[in-house]
Amino acid sequence: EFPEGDEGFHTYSELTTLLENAAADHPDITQLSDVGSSHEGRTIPLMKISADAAQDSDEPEVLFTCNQHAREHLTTEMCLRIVERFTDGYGTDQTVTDFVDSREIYVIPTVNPDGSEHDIEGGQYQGWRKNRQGQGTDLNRNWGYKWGCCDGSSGDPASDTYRGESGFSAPETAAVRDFVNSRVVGGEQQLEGHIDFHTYGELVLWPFGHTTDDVTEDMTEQQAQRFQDVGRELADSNGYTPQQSSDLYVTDGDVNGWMWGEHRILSFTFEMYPADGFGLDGFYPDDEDIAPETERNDQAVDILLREAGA
Ligand SMILES: CC(C)C[C@H](NS(N)(=O)=O)C(=O)O
Ligand SMILES: [Zn+2]
Repeated sequence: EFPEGDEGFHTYSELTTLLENAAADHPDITQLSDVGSSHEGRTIPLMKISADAAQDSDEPEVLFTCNQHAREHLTTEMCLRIVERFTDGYGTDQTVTDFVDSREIYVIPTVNPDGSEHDIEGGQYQGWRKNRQGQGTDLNRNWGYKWGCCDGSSGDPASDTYRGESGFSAPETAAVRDFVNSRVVGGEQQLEGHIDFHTYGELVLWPFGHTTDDVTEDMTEQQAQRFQDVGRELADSNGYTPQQSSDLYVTDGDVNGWMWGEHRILSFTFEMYPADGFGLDGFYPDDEDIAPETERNDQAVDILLREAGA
């Protein structure tokens, strides 16, 4: 359970119930399924939001992933905000209605349910980051693009940035990989945009993380320019700071690298509220901060949905 005073955050069972209720309340525009299970056997839910959700329409697709890192609970609330806004707002909010009618929106509110549940064990925050395999794998170092290439992760199982024993050795990253791979239809990846939500630091980050080069064998100058242009527009909308991921620090095996490197999906990381300088406390904002700090990204979500159709 969450500590007293932080009941506004959703536990795994509470988020599961919220998703089931949203699907029941909006059967035509939602499809609730899963991408697989975690190491400890928890289902990793996948919510699809789109008009005629049961059909695979020929519309641009977008993915939002949250809670790769266990203690970053505000990100789970960010994904639940997207679910609620695009279901409850359908038919009344014109922007929401237009996107639900013209896009296929996929939301994974927790990629790391085991870690997230461990972090709140006994109603005390554990400061936990990784999954619960052995001493834990840092899921955001376990993706199979440039895995362990560039001193952007650790090979020490005790480290908080332990990359795992191989790319996708964690069942959680493997499950999301399998879902994204399954969206290659007729040889073409249907997903065009992705945001992976993290806390904290109030940053908009784009690939690559494994190198400080803007241009690589997998990123042309024009593509790098587009990331910068869209990244800056996203950051203008929420007041975060835009930068290439490696400008923060070098990472390898991160999700953005794989989404772009493997599938050319316009993939960003958002580091949410608070800004910086709070140490471990920065991962545990008050639940009064949930509404303002998730709604703060509504416009950015719309920008990404727009870009997916560009
Ligand atoms: C996406 C990278 C560059 C930043 C991220 N920071 S976090 N959310 O772990 O503090 C991470 O280290 O995975
Ligand atoms: Zn994180």
